[in-house]
Amino acid sequence: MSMLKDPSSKYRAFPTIDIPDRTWPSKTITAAPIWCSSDLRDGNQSLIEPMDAVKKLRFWKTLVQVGVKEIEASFPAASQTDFDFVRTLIEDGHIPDDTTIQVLTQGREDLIARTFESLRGAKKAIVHLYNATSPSFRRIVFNQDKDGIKAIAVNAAKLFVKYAAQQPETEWTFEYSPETFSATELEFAKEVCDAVIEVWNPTPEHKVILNLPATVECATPNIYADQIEWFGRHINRRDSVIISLHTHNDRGTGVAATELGLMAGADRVEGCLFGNGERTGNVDLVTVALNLYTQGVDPELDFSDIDGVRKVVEECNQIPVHPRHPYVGDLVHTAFSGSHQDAIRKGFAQQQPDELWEVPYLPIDPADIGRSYEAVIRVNSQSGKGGIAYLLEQEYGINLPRRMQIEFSQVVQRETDRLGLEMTAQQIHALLHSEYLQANTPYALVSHRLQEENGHSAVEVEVSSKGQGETNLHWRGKGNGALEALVAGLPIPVEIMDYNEHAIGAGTNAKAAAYIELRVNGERAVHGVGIDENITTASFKALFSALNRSLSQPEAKAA
Ligand SMILES: CC(=O)SCCNC(=O)CCNC(=O)[C@H](O)C(C)(C)COP(=O)(O)OP(=O)(O)OC[C@H]1O[C@@H](n2cnc3c(N)ncnc32)[C@H](O)[C@@H]1OP(=O)(O)O
Ligand SMILES: CC(C)C(=O)C(=O)O
Repeated sequence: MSMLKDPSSKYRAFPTIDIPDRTWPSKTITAAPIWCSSDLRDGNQSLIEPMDAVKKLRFWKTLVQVGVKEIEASFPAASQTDFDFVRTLIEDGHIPDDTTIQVLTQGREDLIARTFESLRGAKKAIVHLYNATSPSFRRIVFNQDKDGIKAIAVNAAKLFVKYAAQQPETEWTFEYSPETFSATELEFAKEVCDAVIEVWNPTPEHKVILNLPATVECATPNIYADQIEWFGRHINRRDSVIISLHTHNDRGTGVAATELGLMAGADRVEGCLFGNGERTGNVDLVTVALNLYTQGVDPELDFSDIDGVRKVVEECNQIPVHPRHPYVGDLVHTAFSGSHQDAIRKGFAQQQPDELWEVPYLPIDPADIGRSYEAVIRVNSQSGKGGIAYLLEQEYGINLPRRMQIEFSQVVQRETDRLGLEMTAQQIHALLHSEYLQANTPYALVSHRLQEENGHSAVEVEVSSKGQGETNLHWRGKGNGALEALVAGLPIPVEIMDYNEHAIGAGTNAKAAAYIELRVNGERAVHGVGIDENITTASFKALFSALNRSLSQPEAKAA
């Protein structure tokens, strides 16, 4: 418990950046950035149990499959596992020609030497140097002034040149991160970066990467965007520099900061799949990529089997992806609430395959990321008729008429309230059966005979009555059509309010479904359903279903 009256007085607002002619707010992102996955380094270092070699290789292969072309594979000087993993990738030929391995090191010579050693024999590699530059890190961690911090970077940069020269068979790219960039005075960040690139001497043909981390996210994303725009305008040799973003999610705005940073002119994004990483995680590369996709920009990463990617990531990280995680969470292509279900069902019905995606509540077509429509709609006590109707239609070919949807949704609602659980399509179908298709008391239809002549029908039905013991009754009636004849033969006054029928399936397995809305004894109209190979039988069953349901309801008068 804080001793301060107002604990918020421990903190202060992040200062704004003086850049009144900022251009990023009116920019849009029109092309995919260079992607770099830091899962096997930043992600891995944050795990309770870091990945072993088998998991790392599985993860690496997944990243390659997804199409990430720059992959930070390890911090080779940190551990034998990390060092050996780099060796395995190189010696066993796991690095495709279009993919570049990246590794990270501090600016200490022993670590740099070991880092270059790990890369011996690589065709090409990115070696990534970092040291923190912000005032608090200068004071707390390094106990150095600005010159001391710059000297760490410059000396290490020189060592990079020296060790790289000893392995000329490799095509080297150098990357420098002023760690804690977003908390560093912009002029000083530029000063250190300018000094580093002075040593590395990049050209437009052979650029260096300057990676500008929000190591700890400490301001709103617009501030980060201002910092990136300012940096891009002021850094020396901009045409020889790739500006890279590396955001974390401490304030929950890593994706926003990255997107605004791209609008502010950055070329490259480092992050982790589904946002793994220290504390609240690195920026989620998948979300940034699929956000581009939903804006009509090809992200150049393949998430067409997003669940397959998630499985690998979850098993390697041993951290589950949250069910509400953008795009990939178990629940994100699911609608429980009634009005959402209704809108989604209508959207699917109207969506044309080659037209712009417009299904309400679904920012992306689930099929584009390997998800199926069946999982889209789920039913619980918040659900309405739309979702129920959709599931019956998709799973069982049962197309409930609109008014019956309303009635049946109340039946489902009672059941979900009773269970307190979600209902599957199978359970809903079983409920439809027990409520409508097994509604055979007090009168069960045993058989019927139908004669039709000149548009006139004569019907005789045999009915088993459970009213006073089990007796078999015979009812006869005539009318213009089978149903009218049956109604005429009933000893109870009924009125058909609505009737619908359709086929379920096709060919020899096809069945007929009939739906009737019936008013019995002048009471409230209720629905009945009949399903049979024969359409007349289906319609008779539907009528008996409605009759029995009406007579079984407390307010209905006995016949
Ligand atoms: C934001 C990030 O994610 S940065 C990456 C962080 N990742 C990791 O640290 C994971 C791997 N790291 C490790 O396993 C270890 O830190 C090692 C093996 C690299 C080094 O371990 P150690 O030698 O015990 O040193 P440690 O990391 O504690 O650093 C302590 C010293 O390095 C200095 N140092 C820290 N960072 C840097 C740097 N980037 N460049 C140069 N020196 C540095 C510190 O000032 C400190 O110096 P001091 O001992 O004189 O006070
Ligand atoms: C090493 C740097 C890029 C880092 O991981 C960070 O600042 O978060």
